[in-house]
Amino acid sequence: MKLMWRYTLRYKKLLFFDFISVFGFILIELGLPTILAMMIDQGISNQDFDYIKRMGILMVVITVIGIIMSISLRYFSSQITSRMVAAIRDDLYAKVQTFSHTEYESIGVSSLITRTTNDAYQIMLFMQNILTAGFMTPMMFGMSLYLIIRTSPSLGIYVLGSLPVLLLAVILIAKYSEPLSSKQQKNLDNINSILRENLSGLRVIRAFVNEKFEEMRFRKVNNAYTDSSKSLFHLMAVAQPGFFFLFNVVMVLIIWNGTIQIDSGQLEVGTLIAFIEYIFHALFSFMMFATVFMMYPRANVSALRIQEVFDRDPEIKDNPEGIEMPEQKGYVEFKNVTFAYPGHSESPVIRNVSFTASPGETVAFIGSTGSGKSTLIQLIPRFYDVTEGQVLVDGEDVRAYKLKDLREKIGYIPQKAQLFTGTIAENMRYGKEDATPAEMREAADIAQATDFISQKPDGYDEILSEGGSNFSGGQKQRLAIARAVIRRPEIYIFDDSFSALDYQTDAKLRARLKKETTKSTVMIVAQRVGTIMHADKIIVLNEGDVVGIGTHRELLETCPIYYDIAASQLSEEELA
Ligand SMILES: Nc1ncnc2c1ncn2[C@@H]1O[C@H](COP(=O)(O)OP(=O)(O)OP(=O)(O)O)[C@@H](O)[C@H]1O
Repeated sequence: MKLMWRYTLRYKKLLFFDFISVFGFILIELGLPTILAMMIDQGISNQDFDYIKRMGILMVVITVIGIIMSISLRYFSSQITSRMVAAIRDDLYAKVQTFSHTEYESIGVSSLITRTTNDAYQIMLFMQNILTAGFMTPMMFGMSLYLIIRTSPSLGIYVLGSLPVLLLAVILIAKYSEPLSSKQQKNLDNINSILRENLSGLRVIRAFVNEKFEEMRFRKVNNAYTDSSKSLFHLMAVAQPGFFFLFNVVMVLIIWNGTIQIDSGQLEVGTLIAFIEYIFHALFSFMMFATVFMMYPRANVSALRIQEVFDRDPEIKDNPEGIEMPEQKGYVEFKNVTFAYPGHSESPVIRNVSFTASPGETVAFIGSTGSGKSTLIQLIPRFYDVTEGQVLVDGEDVRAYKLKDLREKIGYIPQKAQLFTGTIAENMRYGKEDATPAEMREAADIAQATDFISQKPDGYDEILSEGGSNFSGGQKQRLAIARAVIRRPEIYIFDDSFSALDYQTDAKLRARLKKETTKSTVMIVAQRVGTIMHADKIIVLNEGDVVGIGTHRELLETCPIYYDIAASQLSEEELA
């Protein structure tokens, strides 16, 4: 609730108008039956047509004002809630941007999407009700109750008697619906997660003819969601008719006793009509409030899920007081680095690794799959922080820099070329916002992308669909390389980024890169010995340990693991 009010109170002016509209609306709603009672008891009983006419006109005026008030109530409440939910989403997005891989992995990307979309929506729905019915109903109820007691205390007893029963029912329903709501949101997370996986892995599913299996998997989570929703609906389905039943019982008792009182001359007809109207407002506002109250557990679950994201402290913290960038440009040093993934401290995937890389140098990493190559290079842009030891860039610990400054030094090309919806040019400008067409052409040329770009009907304006699915794996890799090259970074990190290229393109690209990166430090992770054999320094990893450092020639003689990898890929002559 705190989160909801914190955001709602940002719009104090709108809230004030919302409040005024509520107040006006109630005055009018309760004013009409009072005037009607006066019209019947004084106008009709005394045959005073002038009085009846005046009261009639007053009722029309009041009704028109009532309509205006109810429209403005809707207007102000929807203004507040839509702005509020937009602000929550913006803040969630900004917060999620500060997360490191650890938070993404522990909360789950699908859950983050549900929290930003559906949970925020649940809050909007609830606040919309609070700002209309939630504000209005307690006031309407209080004022109706006052009018009820004032008009006829003996009949008012029935209303007062029914209240504890209603209150108990509302509390019980809210209590039972809270765990159901929490389950429902978690089930929605699961639906999103399966859906995401299925849609992005459509080709694999089809290739393995696993549509039926996936359908079952989806049906299972969908059914779980349906079951939790059904339980909630059942609860409400029992609650509403129950309330109506009680409501009608009270009404019958009042009309019954009211007619007896009219018969004995204790009550006038108009007063009973007004009285019934007050009771209708009192009980109806109570029921509306109960409905809003019953929505609270669900909104509260959503608010807690959102608050959990806001409260989450990212593992990788920026250093806003980060040091000035030193003069040196692109020196990288690992000093006794050990790293274990968060939650797996007992089994480090990098153990006591030390090496240096200097500008103009190409340092390559090779090793069997899972040996820790990608993990190791991800420590440089601080996607993760070391568990022990230090990673230094230009002589300073990477944790001493502002994250932005550190990452601006680096051109990172991930294992899976991640491109964005938009044109080729827009994707390349991701590396350098103000890149000129000449810079773009040059970067594409270095990345060996010019040929295929020029063959596209729209050239640099060719549109990439979601995830770049209308481009081949090798084309995507080259665009990802061009995106990094365009910023002319001090440190290049290629994480197995040549794997989808044919040997000829791979060789041409590396030759061009070598010429262009004479002042940069180039770090390459590769599976192919051919890709890295000309590197100045090759680091061989085996299950997180460095088992060899040297040039291709040196390692062939000194490192049996490297020799085995090379022997499995190169010819006799190349090995000799
Ligand atoms: N996010 C993660 N959480 C926990 N363990 C992880 C995570 N990512 C990787 N690992 C584990 O860390 C080890 C090293 O993985 P890494 O991706 O660095 O290997 P790699 O040498 O790059 O492999 P490949 O050549 O297959 O890409 C593996 O055992 C892997 O299972």
